[in-house]
Amino acid sequence: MSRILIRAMVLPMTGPDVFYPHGEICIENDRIVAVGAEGSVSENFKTDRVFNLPNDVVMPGLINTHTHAAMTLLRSYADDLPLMPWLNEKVWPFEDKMTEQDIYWGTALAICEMIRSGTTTMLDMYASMEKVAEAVLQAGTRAVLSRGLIGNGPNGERALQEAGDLFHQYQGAGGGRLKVMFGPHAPYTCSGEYLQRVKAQADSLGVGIHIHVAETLDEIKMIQEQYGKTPVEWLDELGLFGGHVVAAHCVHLTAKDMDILARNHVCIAHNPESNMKLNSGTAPITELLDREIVVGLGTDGASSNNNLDLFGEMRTAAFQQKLQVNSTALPAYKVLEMATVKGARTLGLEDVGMLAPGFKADLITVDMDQPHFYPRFSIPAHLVYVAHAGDVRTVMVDGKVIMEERKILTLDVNKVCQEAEIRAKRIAQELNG
Ligand SMILES: CSC[C@H]1O[C@@H](n2cnc3c(O)ncnc32)[C@H](O)[C@@H]1O
Ligand SMILES: [Zn+2]
Repeated sequence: MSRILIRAMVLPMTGPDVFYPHGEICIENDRIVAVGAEGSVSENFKTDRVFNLPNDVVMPGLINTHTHAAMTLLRSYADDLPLMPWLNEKVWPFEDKMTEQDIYWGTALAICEMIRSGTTTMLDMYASMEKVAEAVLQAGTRAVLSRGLIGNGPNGERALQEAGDLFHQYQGAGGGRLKVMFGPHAPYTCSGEYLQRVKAQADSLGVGIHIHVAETLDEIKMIQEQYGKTPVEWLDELGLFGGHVVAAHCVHLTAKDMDILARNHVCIAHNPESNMKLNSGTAPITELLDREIVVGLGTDGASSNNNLDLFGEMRTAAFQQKLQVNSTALPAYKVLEMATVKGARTLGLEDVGMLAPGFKADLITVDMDQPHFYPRFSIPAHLVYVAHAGDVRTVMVDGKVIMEERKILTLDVNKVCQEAEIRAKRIAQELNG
């Protein structure tokens, strides 16, 4: 039995008006048992450990709703290209050379970066997902794992088999820290027939679908030429949306598309930095939110971003909508919701994303005793418009401290960086001499 008390400023993300400038959180094993003003809930709480952090904000751990973790090995390898040439000419040839061990170390590197920037949960899509699972289990973080499925190639059948194997081996593993979804890559890399088989298998296992949708104008053109519809209309006609679906990107949507997404309760993973860097476009986030569509925040892979820092992503998400719509669009608290409570809903996780009794103790503390956080007019505004990865002091997942005073306790960061460097350079050498 572990009993931890944290005294800090508490931003529980249970509502825009809830904030405890002097607050406390009681944690028993993996769950939060009480949250309130200091002294109001801890009176009879026997503790093993107390964190006294009066100048830190404690908030839910951030949730990255769309990434390809092992793509850290491609960071700053393939820049300044639009999506299709980037994938075809640079990314896919590199990925063809990646071994299972490369994927393990690339993922471990991603998780180190995520922990150091306050991310406790990710939704990942890649190959060799059992290696991703291994890294997540060692790191002590939480993840939803989706085997990426490219149906229009030689490996479509084997990948679908692996998606099922992944479910049987890892659904609920790590005391529930791992969950599984199916990851058909995109409507332009999977036929309609293949997508329907993926959906049938996902349904038979009771898991959701994670897919790239309407990311670029090239995609819109390809799908229009092939099927005479938008990608969203096409996926709807195939029946892909009748269950839990995370649609990544959704940049180019018609009003009809947005209505289809709303009617089917499709959740969106918004990746503003990747969308900017690949010149994909600006997703209509305010219009999606007006339709009460659940939108989470993602970084995409480190090759199209080029980091996995959700603090930076929150700032970009807000500024991009303000530039595109007007300055009142996407205020700070709404962005924080996307990175926490709405992120959890996007992933179908019911007990993370908020600091409330009964929820998992997945939380971070942010050191606010630094020049860039004074004066303290608005904590949500500081977290979205000012904070950066380096401000995160503590990370806890499932009630276990995995980073303390910025030291990751579960992975050997130096070893991970060295392995990633050697492996990425080996692949680049094989490809380019
Ligand atoms: C089959 S595993 C996943 C696959 O997706 C590729 N990928 C990374 N970023 C994007 C993106 O923004 N759009 C489409 N596909 C992307 C990744 O390189 C893997 O091959
Ligand atoms: Zn992606």
